[in-house]
Amino acid sequence: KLCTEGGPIRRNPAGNVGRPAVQRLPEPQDVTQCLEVRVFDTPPFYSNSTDSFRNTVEGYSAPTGKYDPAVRSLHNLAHLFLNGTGGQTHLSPNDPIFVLLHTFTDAVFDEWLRRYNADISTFPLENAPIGHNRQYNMVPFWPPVTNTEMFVTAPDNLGYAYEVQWPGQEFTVSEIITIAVVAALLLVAAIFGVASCLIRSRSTKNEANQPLLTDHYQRYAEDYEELPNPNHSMV
Ligand SMILES: O=C(O)c1cc2cc(O)c(O)cc2[nH]1
Repeated sequence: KLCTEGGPIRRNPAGNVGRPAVQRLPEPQDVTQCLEVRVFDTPPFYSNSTDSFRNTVEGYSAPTGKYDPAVRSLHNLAHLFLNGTGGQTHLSPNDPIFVLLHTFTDAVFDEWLRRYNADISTFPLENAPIGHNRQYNMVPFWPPVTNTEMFVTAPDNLGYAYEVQWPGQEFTVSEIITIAVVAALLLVAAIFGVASCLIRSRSTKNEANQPLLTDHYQRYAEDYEELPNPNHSMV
C-alpha cells in the first residue's frame, strides 16, 4: 500500500482551482521550445533566471526561456497539475509518477547536452545558490558527487541511453511566409517552364511542316517553268 505522511497517496489532477494556469499538462511543443534555449544558466542562477535552459526545464520560465513569475511550465507544471501528494515538494517522491516525471526531465537534459555538445564551461563557477556551483557537491546526494561529474550525457554517465522521439518543430509565422513565397515562386517557374516547352514544341511542329510548303511552292514554280512563254514564237 502506498502511503504518505498523511495517509494514502492523493491526487487531484487539475484540481488546483485557485491557479487556472496549472490546470493543464505541458505540451510536446513546450519541450521543443525548451530544447531551443541554448545557454545552460544565466545570473542570478536562480528561479528568476531568464533565457536559462536550467530554469526553463525546471519550469519557472515560459517554455521559450523568458522568465515570468506568473508562469509554471514543464517539470513544475506537471507537479502542480498532479496536485495532492505529487504537488508538494516534501511529499512528491512518494507519488510513483515522480520517477516517470523526473526520468523524462533528465531525458530532456540529456538531449540538451547532446544537441549542443555542451561543455562544463557553461555551468556557473560561482555565485549560484549553495550546492549549485560547478565544483560543489550536489545536495543531498551521498556519496558526494559534484555538478561537474553529473554534467555528462546518460550513456557516458549512467551506461544507458534514453529512447525518446522528440516532438517535431512547428514552423514560426515568418517561416510559414517564407515557405509560401518560395512555393509560389516555384509554381510560377514551373508554369513558365511548361508554357515555354509547349510553345517550343508547336514551333518545331511548324518547322516540320515547312518542307511540305516548300515542296508545294517548288511544284508551282516547276509548273510555271513548264508553261509556254507567251513571248516565244510557237512557229
Ligand atoms: O510551485 C512550483 O513551481 C512547484 C511545486 C512543486 C512541487 C514539487 O514536488 C516539486 O518537486 C517541484 C515543485 N514546483
